[in-house]
Amino acid sequence: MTSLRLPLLESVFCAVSLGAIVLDGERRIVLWNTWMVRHSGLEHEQVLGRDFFEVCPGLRGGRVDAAIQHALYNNFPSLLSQTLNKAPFELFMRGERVQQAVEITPIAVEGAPRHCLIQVSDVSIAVGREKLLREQAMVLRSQTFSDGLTGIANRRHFDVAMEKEHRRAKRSGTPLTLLMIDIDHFKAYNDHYGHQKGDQCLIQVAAALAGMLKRPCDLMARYGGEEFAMILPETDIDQAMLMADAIRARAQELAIPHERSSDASQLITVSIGIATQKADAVVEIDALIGSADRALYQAKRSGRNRIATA
Ligand SMILES: Nc1nc2c(ncn2[C@@H]2O[C@H](COP(=O)(O)OP(=O)(O)OP(=O)(O)O)[C@@H](O)[C@H]2O)c(=O)[nH]1
Repeated sequence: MTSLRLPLLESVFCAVSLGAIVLDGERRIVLWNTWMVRHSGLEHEQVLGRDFFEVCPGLRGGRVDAAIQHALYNNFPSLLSQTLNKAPFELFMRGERVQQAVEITPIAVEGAPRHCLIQVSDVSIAVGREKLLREQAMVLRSQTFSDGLTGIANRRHFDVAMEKEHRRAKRSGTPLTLLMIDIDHFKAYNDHYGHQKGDQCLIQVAAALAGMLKRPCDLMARYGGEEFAMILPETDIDQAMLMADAIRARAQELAIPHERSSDASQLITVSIGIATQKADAVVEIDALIGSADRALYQAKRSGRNRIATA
């Protein structure tokens, strides 16, 4: 029975679908199972009896090395986290490197120095699933913060960014500008050209104006229907006027025909309201938005295609 048991154990050892290696006290390879042969390309006779680090030189001095020492000399088991040690062994499956979880366990051997067992499990599927979940989470996050029609930041994103920039301006004692930008006579545009053309117009204007922003802290958001909001941190009123002027010109440059516009050019135009919080006079966010809104209303009342300040 005992004589049968050893070959049986060896067959089991070779049949398991994970990598199994046994090292003796001198770190020589005593066992190297079939799974390891299959995925490393190294046959039993190429590895048995050889120093482990001659066979796997890339592992010398790393975490696997330290874990082997712990097992052999301190009788201490280790589980190498797959996040920190993505794929220490050079193992491949269908041309792809196998993602691995590695466990190193000390083994007491009667009449001989302690051995250790290295188990390598394939966690590629779990890693792939995790990657997919992370990517999906990123897509969902970006959808939560972007406007479905124009692809620029949505109102929720605007609210979050506004809070952040308002806090930053207060902390750093820098000015903060908010522009409210509204397409002129857009109801007439929709009525004349149809809702689909209206959508295209919104997409075109949003892309052109958002493309004018150069700094990562600047944000252009769709605030509502045909109204956009631009947050410009560290921007004083003079710089804000220059920006607003460039935006007004850019909208006209798009040369989107608008026959029903009362403007002489009969092109799509925008009106802009500016509110700037001075470095030394912090106001509440609602008050800043209210000021920009009132300025926008003023720009509309005084003829549209123009800029007004709060
Ligand atoms: N096509 C399209 N139209 C939209 C969308 N959101 C809002 N609108 C339209 O935008 C128009 C806004 O009209 P008003 O608020 O009356 O303003 P206006 O006609 O632009 O007039 P002024 O702002 O005073 O120049 C409405 O007709 C809305 O239906 C959208 O996503 N797509």
